[in-house]
Amino acid sequence: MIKVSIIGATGYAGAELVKLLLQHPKVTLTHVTSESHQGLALSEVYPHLFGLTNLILESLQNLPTIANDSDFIFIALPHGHAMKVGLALQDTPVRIIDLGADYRFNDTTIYETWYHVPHTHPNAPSVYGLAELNREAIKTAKIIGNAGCYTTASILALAPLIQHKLIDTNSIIIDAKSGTSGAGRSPKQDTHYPEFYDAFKAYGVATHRHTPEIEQALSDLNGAPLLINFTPHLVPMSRGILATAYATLHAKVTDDDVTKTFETMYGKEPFVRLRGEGAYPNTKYVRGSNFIDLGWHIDPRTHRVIVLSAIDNLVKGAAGQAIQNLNIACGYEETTGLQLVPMYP
Ligand SMILES: NC(=O)C1=CN([C@@H]2O[C@H](COP(=O)(O)OP(=O)(O)OC[C@H]3O[C@@H](n4cnc5c(N)ncnc54)[C@H](OP(=O)(O)O)[C@@H]3O)[C@@H](O)[C@H]2O)C=CC1
Ligand SMILES: CC(=O)N[C@@H](CCC(=O)OP(=O)(O)O)C(=O)O
Repeated sequence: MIKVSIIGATGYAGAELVKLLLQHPKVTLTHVTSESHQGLALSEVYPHLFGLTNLILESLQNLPTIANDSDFIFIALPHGHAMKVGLALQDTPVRIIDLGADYRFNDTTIYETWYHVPHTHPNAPSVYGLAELNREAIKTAKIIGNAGCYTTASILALAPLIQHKLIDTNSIIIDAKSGTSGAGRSPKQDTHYPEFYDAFKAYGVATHRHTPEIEQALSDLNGAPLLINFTPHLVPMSRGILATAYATLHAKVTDDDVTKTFETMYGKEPFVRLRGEGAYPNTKYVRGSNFIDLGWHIDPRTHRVIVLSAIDNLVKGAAGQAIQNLNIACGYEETTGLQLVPMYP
């Protein structure tokens, strides 16, 4: 058994981590933190956890004690805060999995440009936490920068096509739609019921902070920098992301070539479900699970490939992915604690 703690357990991502970690057979959850609810039982803040845990929310000021009592610390704070925790723990043996963006970038100046905050922990011993692409590095990393939600759906949709050089990398467009839990638990006008219910809108056009994260991962696979257009949308549902990625196929690339690249790259991946050519992944078929479902279509008129991917933003897009990374970092079977059948309907 290993001991793990969660910094920021009262957010949606933190609460999803609690739920999954309580069911993990090789983990004991030892500490959970919140600044605004310290001293309260976690189950008072989240009644769905009533009777399942007696943990009391502590302040982050207890970090030295928490670190002494943890092998791993998950951080589920808004961006800009995790790097303070990472710095404070740099000389301790505790390993960190950050669900936010602070440790996702190789070049912290890119983070500073898109997130508009100074990066106070450059050159950190961190790796990008997207298991399907970076498993070896995750095994021994001190800090794992868990991949983001839209980014996971987008990167995994396009990775095989880029790695196998089937598409024109100047032609990539990603259109993604998210449920409102992606915006976190704090009330905001955009996620206020009368604003989002029975409505559907784009936001962050050409400016969304997931753009450089997708570009970083796809450029690494491409072996040269590439740029994309990424447009997120808010959908009136609580969880789920559906991403639709478009790219022009190189001349002479066939349907079979496309299918083979997906099978070659993901054939043995436990959480990537290849629904196949012509399939329509749906957020409802992955809800509550760590799966990413992929389907692809080829338009013979435009010679474009259109890849559809569906994830649960709080599971494969956050807490499930973080536990997948924990399993890799601990040498456990990657599916430990994550054999989650999607909730349907
Ligand atoms: N929601 C999602 O789908 C996903 C979220 N993420 C990432 O996970 C992280 C958390 O997101 P999410 O759970 O949605 O956010 P929430 O807004 O739901 O929760 C934020 C958490 O951070 C704590 N917090 C807020 N401000 C501070 C502060 N100044 N100092 C210390 N603690 C603070 C809150 O604790 P309290 O107010 O109780 O003190 C709460 O526990 C973010 O970095 C986000 O980008 C990643 C992928 C998907
Ligand atoms: C619907 C919604 O608002 N989504 C958030 C992204 C989710 C998130 O928390 O971002 P990370 O995955 O980078 O951690 C947004 O657009 O900012």
